Amino acid sequence: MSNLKPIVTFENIHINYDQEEVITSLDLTFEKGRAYTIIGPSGCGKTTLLYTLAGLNKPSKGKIVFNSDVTKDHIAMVLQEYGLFPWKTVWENMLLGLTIRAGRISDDQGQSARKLADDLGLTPHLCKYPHQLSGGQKQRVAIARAWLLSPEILLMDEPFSALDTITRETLQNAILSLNKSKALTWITVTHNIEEAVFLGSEILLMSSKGGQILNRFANPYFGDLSLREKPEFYALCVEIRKAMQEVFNEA
Ligand SMILES: Nc1ncnc2c1ncn2[C@@H]1O[C@H](COP(=O)(O)OP(=O)(O)OP(=O)(O)O)[C@@H](O)[C@H]1O
Repeated sequence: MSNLKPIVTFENIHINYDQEEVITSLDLTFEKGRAYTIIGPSGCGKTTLLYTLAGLNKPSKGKIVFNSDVTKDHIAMVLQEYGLFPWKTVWENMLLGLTIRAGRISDDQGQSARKLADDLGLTPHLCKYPHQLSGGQKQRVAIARAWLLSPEILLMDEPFSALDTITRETLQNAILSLNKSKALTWITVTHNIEEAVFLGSEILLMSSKGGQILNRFANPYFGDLSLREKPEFYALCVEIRKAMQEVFNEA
């Protein structure tokens, strides 16, 4: 039994698009400080779940209950398409969330932003515009922007899907290291089983219909940067792949 506190709970959530009910009566609790990854067949409702948590989708029924010291303002999201403004530099894009929130940034925030840019390898690119960046660099700017808001909950939708394996793994390592400095709750949607295992202390497998959580896999090795080279990593990936195969077979 976990002794972590719930940070947000879905209670009997139903979500419709037009006439179609994508999520039916979902009860789900996310605990503070955990890293969740969500996997499942294409179209099963992963993004819908994330958007609903961010307040971008309204449930047709049920409610979302936040822990008393958390509100929607404590949630930051990294979007699939990065969401960068093309007319702003990397530095300005990084600071955008903070600037919108407070009008200006403090010296401390400026310093943290420079340190973060360094950690994410963005320092040489700060004066560039998004069209001058690679996909991986854009993704890092989007992550930095979300991170600088000091969210309690960080949502990431397919954050590294467009990247080659090595760039993806470098960024996964960077974000895992960042998380060690501040244990926030993060929820990542991914299609990639290896990514789900590397980035999740708990991996949630969604059903192909109805948006239910069919399986929850605990990852006791979470946080180990050398995990990819270990047999335990491979074994957990195989276990999840088998469970996913069953979901596909039933669809
Ligand atoms: N704005 C919308 N209007 C109507 N239907 C939608 C809308 N957004 C999503 N859907 C439908 O809801 C279902 C779930 O979509 P969602 O994007 O949440 O799935 P997903 O699991 O994230 O898919 P993928 O893995 O392919 O990104 C799909 O059948 C999709 O077609």
